[in-house]
Amino acid sequence: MIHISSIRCGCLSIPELTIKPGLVAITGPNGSGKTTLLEMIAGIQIPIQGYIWINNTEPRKTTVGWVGEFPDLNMTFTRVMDEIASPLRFSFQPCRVIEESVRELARTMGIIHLLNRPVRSLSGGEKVLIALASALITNPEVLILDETDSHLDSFTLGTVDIIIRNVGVPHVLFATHRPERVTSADHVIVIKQGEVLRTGTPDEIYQSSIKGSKRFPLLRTLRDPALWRAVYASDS
Ligand SMILES: Nc1ncnc2c1ncn2[C@@H]1O[C@H](COP(=O)(O)OP(=O)(O)OP(=O)(O)O)[C@@H](O)[C@H]1O
Repeated sequence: MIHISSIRCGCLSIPELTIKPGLVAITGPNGSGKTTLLEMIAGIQIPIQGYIWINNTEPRKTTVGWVGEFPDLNMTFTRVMDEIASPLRFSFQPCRVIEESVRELARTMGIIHLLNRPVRSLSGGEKVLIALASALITNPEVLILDETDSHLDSFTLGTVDIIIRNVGVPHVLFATHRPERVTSADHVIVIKQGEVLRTGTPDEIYQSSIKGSKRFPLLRTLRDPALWRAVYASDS
């Protein structure tokens, strides 16, 4: 469980928020504070006020995997094998253990054929899978995908979804602008102008959006981008 209490950090202000384990979509207009929230949960930013606990532990004492919008910008090594292995190498684990761990994860993710390839020769989608593998190799408690889906086709996205559902990371948080991604989550957090506008399952957010409202009479599906535009535009 992730507990957030009385947080202030940059534009963001959150009095109280509990995030249950599962797949959690964080959505909202540009500049609303999604990345700021994720960076605080990852321990990259420290709030100027309030606290965050991840299973009763501070974020910086928790293992967090992070994949950003342009993951190849953070890739350091020439060979895919070395890129995925790097988090374990930096924690000084034995070479044999590292190699076995990388191969096992690569097999699970269906990317074993890429291990000896130069990183620069990979497609954008393949680079995302390698960044995801680097994030997963440490068995994180929390996996964060910050608009990682922005440039992926639906096939690669489907692969990413299957992987993250199968690897069993307790908390997966992803920031997204894509309605079909929001609806695939267990829970949704809608942020607007630095505040949490709504939380709930996709269906709860849909129901509360259409309930008693004449503004949504034609919206019949959670996947309708117009619904999410209207949610972003609403004040409550
Ligand atoms: N290091 C920083 N210094 C000053 N302001 C910042 C910093 N980082 C973010 N901000 C501001 O905080 C606000 C929220 O930014 P954030 O990146 O969290 O939004 P976002 O919801 O992730 O946006 P987007 O969907 O465009 O990626 C923005 O107005 C941004 O300019």
